[in-house]
Amino acid sequence: MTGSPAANPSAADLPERLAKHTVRYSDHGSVNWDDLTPMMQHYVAIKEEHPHALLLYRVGDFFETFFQDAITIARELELVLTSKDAGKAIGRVPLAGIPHHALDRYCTALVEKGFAIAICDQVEDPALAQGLVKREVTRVMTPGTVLEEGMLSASRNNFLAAVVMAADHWGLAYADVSTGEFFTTQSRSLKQLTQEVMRLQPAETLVPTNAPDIITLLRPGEPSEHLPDCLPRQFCYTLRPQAPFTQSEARQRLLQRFRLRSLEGLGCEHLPLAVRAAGGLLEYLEDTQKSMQVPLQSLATYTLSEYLVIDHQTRRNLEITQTARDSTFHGSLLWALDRTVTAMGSRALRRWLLQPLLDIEAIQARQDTLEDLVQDGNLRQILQQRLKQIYDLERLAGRAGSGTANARDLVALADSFARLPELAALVASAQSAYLKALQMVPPELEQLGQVLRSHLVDTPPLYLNEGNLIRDGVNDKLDSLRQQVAGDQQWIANLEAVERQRSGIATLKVGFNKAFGYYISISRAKAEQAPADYIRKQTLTNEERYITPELKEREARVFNLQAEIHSLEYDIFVQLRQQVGQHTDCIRRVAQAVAAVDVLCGLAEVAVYQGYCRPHMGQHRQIAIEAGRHPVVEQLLPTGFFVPNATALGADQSTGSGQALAGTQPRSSPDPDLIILTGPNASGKSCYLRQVGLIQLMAQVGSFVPAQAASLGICDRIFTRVGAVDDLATGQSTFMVEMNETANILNHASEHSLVLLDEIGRGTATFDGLSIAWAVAEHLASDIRACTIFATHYHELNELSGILDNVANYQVTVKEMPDQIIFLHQVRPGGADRSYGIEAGRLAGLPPSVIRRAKQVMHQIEQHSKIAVGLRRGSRPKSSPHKPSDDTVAEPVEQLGIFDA
Ligand SMILES: Nc1ncnc2c1ncn2[C@@H]1O[C@H](COP(=O)(O)OP(=O)(O)OP(=O)(O)O)[C@@H](O)[C@H]1O
Repeated sequence: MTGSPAANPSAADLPERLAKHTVRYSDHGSVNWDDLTPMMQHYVAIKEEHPHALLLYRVGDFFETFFQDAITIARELELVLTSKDAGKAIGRVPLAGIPHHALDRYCTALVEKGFAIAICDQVEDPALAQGLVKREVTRVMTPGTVLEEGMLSASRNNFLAAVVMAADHWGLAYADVSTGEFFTTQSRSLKQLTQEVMRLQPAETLVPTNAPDIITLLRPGEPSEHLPDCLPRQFCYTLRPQAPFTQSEARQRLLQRFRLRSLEGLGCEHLPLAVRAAGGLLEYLEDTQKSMQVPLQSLATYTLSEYLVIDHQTRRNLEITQTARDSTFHGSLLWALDRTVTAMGSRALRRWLLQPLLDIEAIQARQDTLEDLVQDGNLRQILQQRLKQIYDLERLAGRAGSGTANARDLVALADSFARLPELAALVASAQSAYLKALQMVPPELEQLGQVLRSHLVDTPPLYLNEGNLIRDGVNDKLDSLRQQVAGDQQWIANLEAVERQRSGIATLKVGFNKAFGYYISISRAKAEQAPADYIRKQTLTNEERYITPELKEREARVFNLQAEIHSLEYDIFVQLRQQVGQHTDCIRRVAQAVAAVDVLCGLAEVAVYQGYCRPHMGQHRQIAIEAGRHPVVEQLLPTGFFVPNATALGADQSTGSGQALAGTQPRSSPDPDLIILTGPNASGKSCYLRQVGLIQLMAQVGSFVPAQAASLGICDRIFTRVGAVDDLATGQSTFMVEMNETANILNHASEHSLVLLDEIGRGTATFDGLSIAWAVAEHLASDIRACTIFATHYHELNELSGILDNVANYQVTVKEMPDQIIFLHQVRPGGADRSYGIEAGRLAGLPPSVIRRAKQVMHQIEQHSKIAVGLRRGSRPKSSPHKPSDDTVAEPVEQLGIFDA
C-alpha cells in the first residue's frame, strides 16, 4: 500500500551497500546478499530502488514477485503462494507469479486497492542474452498515475495531488496524467485545504516526508480540530523525499519542464507553496513514468476566490455529483443535467458543477451560448450528432504523449480530427461569440490527421508487434519485404495441390503447428507412397508427418521476413506516435473546446425538455424565483406532479438592489433576508430548501434554471446544514456534527452568502435546541444578513418575524381532512402551528394505541406550553435588525410537566 515512509536511496551505490549488509526480505527474516543467486541479487537491488512499490519482475512468461511482495500479492489477488530457490545457503523463498498476458488485469486490481507497482521487464531478447537477461523497471504504476484505459473512469478525472505546508499556509498542486491538466494554488485556511481535497477526491496524494501532519489533517478517522467533517474514506497517500519539494529544486524543475526563465507567466512566481507542491508532483511523475514522457499541459495557477465556494457538506447535502444517502450517481444534480455525449463533456460538466463561477461576465457568456442553442434546436441536434463521433481526445492525446497509445488509438484520433472541421463550421455558424471563439481545428491537426490516415490501416490489431499496422505504399523497404514474403507464402499455399499431384495421394495435406512449423501429412495407409525426398518428422496413430528441405527453407525465409516486417512496422508506428505526442497540447486545447460545446449543448437540451428559464444575473444579493422547481425531484416524479414554488429573499429597496422580474410589479416592501419555514413532516421543506440552493448554483454555473423566471445575485458561498448523522469516523455525535457545521456557517457566511438550514438544534433537549435555533436565526438575520432559509419544527421561531423586520414566515401547506392530511407542497406566507408529526407516525405504521397515547400527551403539552410567552418576554424589540443589548437576554423558560393530568 502506498504510504510507507522511505526515501529512494541512490541506485549507484547499491551493490556495495548491499554487499555489506544483510537484506531484509520479508517481515519474517533477512538474508545475506552474497548468498543470493545473481538474479535474486538483481531483484533485491531493484526492490531497494522502489521500496514503496510491489515489484513485478519478468521471468519468462511470468511477472514474478518474491519475499514479502509475494505474500502480499498472493493474499490480495488470491494467487497461489509457492516458492523459488534463492541460493544454496538460503533455499526457497516465497514466490507468486502473474502470467505476462494478464498483467493489465492484475495491475488494475492492485492499483484499485491503492498499491503502487513497479514493473521490471526484460529489455533484451532472452535468446540473445549472454548471461543474466537484462531487465529494467519500465513503468511504475500508482493510483494517481495510471494511464491505461481500463483503469480509468471515462466520466471523471483521476487526480494526483501534492500538498505542502508551512506554518498555517499550504500549497496544493494536482494533475490528471490521462488528460494532462495540471493546476496549482496556495492559500491559508486549513479548512479550505480539506475542502479543496474533498472537491478533487484525488486517487493519490503526495506528502513530503517531513510533513506527516498533512496526513493526519487529511486522513479520515484521525480527528483534527481543523476538520469539520470526514474526508474520503479511501485517502491514499504516498510519502516522498523532501528535496523535490524545496522551493529552489521545485522552481528549477518547473522552469526546465516548461522551458521558462520565470514562473511569472504561469502565475505562481510569488506563490512559493504552490511552486513547491507543483515541483514535487512533477518530480514524482518523472520518477514513476520512467522512459515515458510526462504528458502534462502547461501549469495553471488558480485562486480559490475565482469560484463560488461550496464546501463538502453543501456538496453532499445538495447532492451535486452523488446522492447523500447511498452515494449513487442516479438522483444527483449531475445525473439530472448530464446530457453530454462525449466522455470529455461529461468530465467537464462535473468540473463546472463543482466550480460555479463568480464572474458575472463569464456566467453571461455561457448563458448567451445556451440561449442560442436553446433557440436553435436544429443546430443543437446536429452538433450533438457530430460530437458523438468524436473520441476521447484528451485521453488519446495523453496516451500518445506518454508512448502508451496503440494503433487503434491513433486511428481513433485521426477519425476524430477528420470530423472536427464539420463541427468547427457548425460552431462558427452559431450566433454566440463564446462558441465562435473556440478554436477547433488548428491546421496542424488537420495535417497530422492526414498523415495518420495515410500511414495506418483502417482497422489495425490491438498489439503492435504482430504487423498489419502500416498501409502499403508508405515505406519502400516494407513494400519490398511484403512482396518477398508474399511469393513464399503463395508457394506454401500451392504446395498441397502440387504435392498431391506429384505423389498421387489425394488425401495429402499441408499443415502447421508451433512445434515444427509447416509439414506434409499423409495417412499411415498411404505412407508407402511418400516421395523419396520427404523427411519423416513425426509418426502419429493414423498419420505420418514430413518436411522437405525446400519447405523448411521457404518457411524460415517467411519467418525471418515477417519478423523484419513487424519490427519495421513497429518502428514506423512509434515515429507516428511520437509525432502525435508533439501535438498533445494542441489536441488538448481542442478537446477542451469540444467538451465545452458538449456541456453547453447538453445543458441546452435539459433546458428545453425540462422547461428551464434563463436567470437574470446581477451584482446584488437578491434571490427572486418565480415558480421554482427542484431539478432532480422534478425528474424523479411523474410529469406534472411537482408543485412549483416562488422564493423572494434579500431584495433591499432602500439600496435599489432589488430587481423586479420581467412581467411582475416591483414589490412594495423589501424581501426578507431570512425565511422561517415551517410545515408538517414530509410536506416538502427540505426539498424547497435544496431547490433554492440548486437553482442558485446552476445559475452561477451558467445554466438555465428550473423556474418560470428568476433574478439572482452572485453568491460568494452557499452553506447548507441538512439533517445529521453520527460521524463515527471522527468520533463525533450527531449533535456535535450539527454544531460544528453551524459554527462553520456563522463564522464564514457574509451578506452575499446563501444559507440553507434544516432543523438546527434537534439533537439535544428541546429547550436547548430551541434556544440555539433562535439565537442562530437571530444572528444570521441581524448580524450577518445572509440570505437564509431556516426550516424548522420549532414553531416558536415564527415569533422572530414580529421582532426583526428582515425575517418572514413561510409555511408548506397541507389540507386537513377529518381523518388524514393531504400534502399540497405549496409554500405560502405565514407560519404553521402544527407539525402533524403524529399523522406522519400513523402513516409510517406506529400501533394505533401509541398514536392514541401520543395525541393525549400532545394535548397536555399544548395546554401547558409557555415557551412562546417566555421567549417573547426576553426578546429583542421590533425595529431594524441590530444586536440586542445585554439586558434583553431571554429569561429562563418554565419547565413543562408533560405528564401532569
Ligand atoms: N414541491 C413539491 N412537489 C411535489 N412533491 C414534493 C414537493 N416537495 C416535496 N415533495 C415530496 O415530498 C417528499 C417529502 O419532502 P421533504 O423531505 O422535503 O419534507 P420535509 O418537510 O423536509 O419533511 P421533514 O420535516 O419530515 O424532514 C419528497 O420526497 C418529495 O417526494
